[in-house]
Amino acid sequence: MAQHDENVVWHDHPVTREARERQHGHQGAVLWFTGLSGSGKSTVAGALEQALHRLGVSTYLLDGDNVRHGLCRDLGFSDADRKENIRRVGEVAKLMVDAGLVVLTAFISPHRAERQMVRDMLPAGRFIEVFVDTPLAICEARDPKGLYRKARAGELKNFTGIDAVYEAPSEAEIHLNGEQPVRELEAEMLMQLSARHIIRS
Ligand SMILES: Nc1ncnc2c1ncn2[C@@H]1O[C@H](COP(=O)(O)OS(=O)(=O)O)[C@@H](OP(=O)(O)O)[C@H]1O
Ligand SMILES: Nc1ncnc2c1ncn2[C@@H]1O[C@H](COP(=O)(O)OP(=O)(O)O)[C@@H](O)[C@H]1O
Repeated sequence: MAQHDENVVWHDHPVTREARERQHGHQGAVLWFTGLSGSGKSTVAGALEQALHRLGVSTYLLDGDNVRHGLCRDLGFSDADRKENIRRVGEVAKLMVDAGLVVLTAFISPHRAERQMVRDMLPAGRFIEVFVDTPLAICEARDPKGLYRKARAGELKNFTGIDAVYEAPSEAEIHLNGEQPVRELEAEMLMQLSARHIIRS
């Protein structure tokens, strides 16, 4: 891939992130949901976004399945493609945090190195890793899209948790037990966000 051109120079703009955050009435941050397919990332992030929206928080939800229909439609599930997927999403999330939004992302993001790469892109404290910790057996029993069944039958290769790795976070800021009811997980997230002064209590 082409590296950036040394003749391309960064511009600082007069309206800063701090000014935009004051206008929104809250900080910008990324809530980076990670977990196996079927762990509940989209469900919990979706419920939380609705709750935040009702509270007047400016949000945006970036979801793996949706992003792969557009921004990342050229990417598959090799390690290199997953890395590029997460890099692009990280850059988009970074811009949205600069715009003062609370960004929720729901990507498997199976590799520690890529999650660290996104953490390193963002200002300190603005990347909040949320591990949706649901055992593989539960995800496989849920199997809402029938993908585990296909992976077990050998019809789908490189499927996370079956024949592709998932590196669980060891120091996620927030560790959710994905077997708890969605309402409880949503309440826990709201509590954590107010404790971290992302939203007002
Ligand atoms: N091989 C393979 N492995 C894992 N997942 C697969 C695969 N093929 C398709 N899918 C579907 O794609 C969704 C995961 O996309 P992501 O962009 O989140 O993946 S990654 O972060 O780049 O690893 C994932 O969605 P979720 O179930 O919502 O996680 C699957 O529906
Ligand atoms: N906490 C939960 N308890 C029970 N079922 C859940 C929970 N979270 C999600 N589900 C269900 O599990 C399935 C997978 O959830 P989803 O949010 O699509 O996972 P992911 O985005 O991680 O692939 C869906 O059918 C959803 O309704």
